[in-house]
Amino acid sequence: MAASASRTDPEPTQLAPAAQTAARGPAAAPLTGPPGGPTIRHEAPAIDVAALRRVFTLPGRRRAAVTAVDDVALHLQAGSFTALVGASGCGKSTLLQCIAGLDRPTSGTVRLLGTHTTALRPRDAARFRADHVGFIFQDDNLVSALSARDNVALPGRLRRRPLPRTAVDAALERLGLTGQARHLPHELSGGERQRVAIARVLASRPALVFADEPTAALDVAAGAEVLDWLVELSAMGTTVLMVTHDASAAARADEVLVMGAGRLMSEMPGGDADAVARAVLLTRGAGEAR
Ligand SMILES: Nc1ncnc2c1ncn2[C@@H]1O[C@H](COP(=O)(O)OP(=O)(O)OP(=O)(O)O)[C@@H](O)[C@H]1O
Repeated sequence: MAASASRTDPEPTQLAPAAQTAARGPAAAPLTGPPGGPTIRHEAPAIDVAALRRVFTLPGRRRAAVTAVDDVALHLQAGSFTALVGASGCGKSTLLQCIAGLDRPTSGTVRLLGTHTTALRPRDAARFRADHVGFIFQDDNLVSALSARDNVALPGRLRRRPLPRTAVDAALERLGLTGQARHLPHELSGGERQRVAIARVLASRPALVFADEPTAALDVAAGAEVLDWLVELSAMGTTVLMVTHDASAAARADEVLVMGAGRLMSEMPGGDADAVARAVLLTRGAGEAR
């Protein structure tokens, strides 16, 4: 795992405002790649972000601009599981979306697996995401017209390299979804839909997984199961970045980054939900993104 601080020291470390850098120590280069496909070794930081800013302007209201992400730098090693926490409106989802390539930052750079993704043309960025990135969101994870099995197989279609049927079936089985393989998303419970999203990641083995509030719509048991899988995915070499407002969920990560007013304010090891909750409270003075 890639945590730079000891698990026995749960107190947050204040980040120097000028640096705003969460650095991870070296981690063994994990092995990832589609089942049966070539093995890929990732030596560069899996996620490398520099001077990232995202300013939202409303048409005709330039004075009302909101700086949702303000000069963020971040270096996450392959195979790390990192949680991003902070008060509502502080910019967590915007940061995740900019890093994942679902939103375009106003300035700054993102390198994923050594590729300067913020410099890619939209078509190349979409191809990069199809090849290397998995998403697990609070909802809207699945294509509503596709069965659970076809949703799990979807990354192969997007990559134009179909996943082996055995890999799809094995992932469904591991998530306890064999009996629901032909169900459409609306025929599944919320927990089952999240498990399909996880089965999709398991079958396609992207190097990076971005999760935004993956447990928010679930009961405690189903949420704990999703977190167990995120821990397991990172143990298999997948780099996981998760946004959550839930201190207990964040504490399951190796490392917790605390955001306030668009900036990274502190970092701390996972493991202690109370310490995470206290660290978020300390950012309250910083308020929402400005
Ligand atoms: N498309 C948009 N247009 C204008 N402002 C936006 C847009 N998206 C987000 N914002 C603003 O950017 C700021 C950060 O929003 P963001 O959703 O990233 O926060 P968050 O920390 O994820 O919040 P929450 O925990 O409540 O989901 C907020 O002030 C929000 O109103």
